[in-house]
Amino acid sequence: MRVPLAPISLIAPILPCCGINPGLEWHWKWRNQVYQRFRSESLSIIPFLFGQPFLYTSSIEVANQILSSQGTQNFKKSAQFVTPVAQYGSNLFTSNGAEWRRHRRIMGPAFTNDTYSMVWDETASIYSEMCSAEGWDKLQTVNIPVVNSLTMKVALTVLTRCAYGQHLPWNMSEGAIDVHQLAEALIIVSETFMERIVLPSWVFKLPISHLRKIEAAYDVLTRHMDGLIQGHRVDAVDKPSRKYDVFSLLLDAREAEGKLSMTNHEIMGNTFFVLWAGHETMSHIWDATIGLLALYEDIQDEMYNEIIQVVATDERLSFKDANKLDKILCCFLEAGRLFPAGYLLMRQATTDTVLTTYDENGPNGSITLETGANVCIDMIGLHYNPRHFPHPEDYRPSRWYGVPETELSLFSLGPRACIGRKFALTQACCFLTHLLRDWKLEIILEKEESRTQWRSRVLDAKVNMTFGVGDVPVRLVRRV
Ligand code: HEM
Repeated sequence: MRVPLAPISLIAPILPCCGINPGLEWHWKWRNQVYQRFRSESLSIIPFLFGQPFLYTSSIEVANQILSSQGTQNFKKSAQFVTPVAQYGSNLFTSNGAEWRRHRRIMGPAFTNDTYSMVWDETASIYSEMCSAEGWDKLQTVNIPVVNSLTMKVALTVLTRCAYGQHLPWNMSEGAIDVHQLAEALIIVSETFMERIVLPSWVFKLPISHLRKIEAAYDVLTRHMDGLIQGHRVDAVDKPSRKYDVFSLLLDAREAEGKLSMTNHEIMGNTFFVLWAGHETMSHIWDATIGLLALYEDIQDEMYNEIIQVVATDERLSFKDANKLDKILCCFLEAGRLFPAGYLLMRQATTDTVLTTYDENGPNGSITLETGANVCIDMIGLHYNPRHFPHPEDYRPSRWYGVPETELSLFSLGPRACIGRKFALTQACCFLTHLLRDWKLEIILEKEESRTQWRSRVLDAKVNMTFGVGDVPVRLVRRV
């Protein structure tokens, strides 16, 4: 494809997606035609005015060659393309080679079964806090105009409790930190990464409301992260036993020396990245899952039956039940396939490399990349590739029955796959199980709207730094 502006550049994404400017939206808008049009599962987009060429692939075999252990030696994350998420400091996501191994070694021990058990318990407790604080306990039917603001709050509260050891209450009037304000700040920061990088810092002090809003969001976030560090110092004296959440390990690394040490800048970088990536991805996929289950009642009924076979309606659900609730998890994975939150995996060749391409009959050719060439795994293209996922537009959780955790493409593959995968799956399973056991989910239709029209209207995606559905309106009807 030859275009004036590279899709991954400063200007193209803010202009509308059209034939001469794919922007970032082409991944979503052209998902069912672009690779077919070029008769290839990998295509290059070459800009002739501005930006850099990229090779995009929707093939899982090509993705595997880039993401495997061998691939990670031939491909790195280019500093230029990870700058937006390195503003607070370099971190696990932005680093390469020995630096990446050091970050992973420091943070890895926080992702254990004990943590996942805590994630389950905290998610269950946040669910019940939410039901009573929102007044649902006394209601038979609840209309939720925008489920997204609730899922965002659930994800952020679980994350702060389990990764940062900070007990944020659901009801913000009880706590010193306003969860809602923090969530808003994270959204603004995430949507304005580019402005922050391109414009000089004094510009944000000008009396222009949009710029002041960005400055205020950065300020809230910086104060929150400073507060975490200060609070942790006090807590470390009061509760020396609490040691193994991500944040405690990061702060321990500040005191350590050699291979297990981290600078203040890196601690801020990791604190920010986990806070941002760990809640936004979750909440986007919950929104899609809730919308899809409300839409497809037969699938929802199947899930409800699975739940009540595992645990009676009035019994407490425990972490031990998680591995008996496979189908629920598959509903989340399938929603994540249709709306993969981390939708661009960008890499740069560190050496001349040949990638083998495939079709339904096996290897069918090769692509030669020179050192410095940019590649991007198009996670939307890959998850809508009919060779990998027949009838890709259909919502079919059963595709994921029995697929091993290491093959869940949603979280990327190989050594750099998501470190928070099990953390995410545990809270997804716990939250959805509680919700579906207590409530039947229904869509809220507009006047004379069909279910198909509802899907096109509501389950359309927004493309930004992450990717997810827009506002999802649903109704909860009490089951028992
Ligand atoms: C459903 C939710 C999630 C999805 C879909 C998701 C997806 C991903 C993907 C695709 C990557 C690889 C990116 C790349 O290589 O370019 C990644 C990396 C990462 N994720 Fe997640 N993630 C989720 C939840 C979480 C959570 C809950 C946490 C933290 C508690 C987390 C922390 C990270 C970190 C730190 C990395 C960088 C890992 C590395 O480079 O070694 N993620 N995630």
